[in-house]
Amino acid sequence: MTIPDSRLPIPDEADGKADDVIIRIRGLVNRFGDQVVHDGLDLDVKRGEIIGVVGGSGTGKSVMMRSVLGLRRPNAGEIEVLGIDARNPDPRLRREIERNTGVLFQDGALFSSLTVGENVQVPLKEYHGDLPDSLRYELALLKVKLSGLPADAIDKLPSQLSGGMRKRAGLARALALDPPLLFLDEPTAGLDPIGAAAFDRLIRTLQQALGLTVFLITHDLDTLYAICDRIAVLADKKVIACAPIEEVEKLDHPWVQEYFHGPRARAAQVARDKNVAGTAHKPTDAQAG
Ligand SMILES: Nc1ncnc2c1ncn2[C@@H]1O[C@H](COP(=O)(O)OP(=O)(O)OP(=O)(O)O)[C@@H](O)[C@H]1O
Repeated sequence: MTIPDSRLPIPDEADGKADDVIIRIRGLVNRFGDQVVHDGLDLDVKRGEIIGVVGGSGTGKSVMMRSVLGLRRPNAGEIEVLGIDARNPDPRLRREIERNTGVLFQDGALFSSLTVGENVQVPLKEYHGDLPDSLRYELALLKVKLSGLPADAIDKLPSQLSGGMRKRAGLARALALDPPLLFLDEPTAGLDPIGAAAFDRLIRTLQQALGLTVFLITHDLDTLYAICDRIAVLADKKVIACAPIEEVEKLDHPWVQEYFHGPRARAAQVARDKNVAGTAHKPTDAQAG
């Protein structure tokens, strides 16, 4: 195989479709003491895509997500989310970003003493405190079902659910406010392969049905091959490529070569190819534990 040695373009400024960009990162710098995590990182996330963010451990995927969410103030650089400066300390702008973003953290981050329904209602109470309790409950139930959980899960505590169901409960809460932008941090980590594949299908189905833009951090090659429109690769303190997987896997970079051409990648490619070939038989119901 011939591997081109030129790096892929990162942002898509050339195409001129500025409105298509829902997250714009320019010149991001993040440092912890002497440790430089990001050094002039650029990335555009386009409206309506699922972007998979990959990179070796410690390359700064979570720090980038935290910077975009305004949970960490970067040392330098510009970040725009839905046209709003994410670093602006104005609480009204911060709320505007929060209201329009749903986040599923790796462990689900559910309140353990609240039922699933109460967890889903937390953002609803914060942003729609004037809604009658019964309507809030109905809205929570809708999100629970949308996330592929049975209706009776709404009254259960997180400890009464399987790992996969807890992820779905976290997803239901992330979707509570109908955000156009969804952040997922390692959504399939800890799930068995069948549960992980079902969760991937659920994300794809919801993204298409609700027109979501999904920013997804993952190490899961199956997820990358199955549902991501583009892959952003973090290495050398920057996004070294952001492109469809077929282009990224050709990149002449040691980490990319090892990651995308090892035995696990080959298995994921085979699974994806089988899936494409068998699309007619593919179940559309994303329900699973
Ligand atoms: N609050 C912090 N204080 C000091 N160092 C931090 C802090 N948060 C992150 N780091 C460091 O920044 C680097 C990037 O961390 P980050 O969690 O973003 O990596 P990652 O790419 O998400 O890794 P992984 O794939 O292992 O989850 C790591 O070296 C980490 O130790």
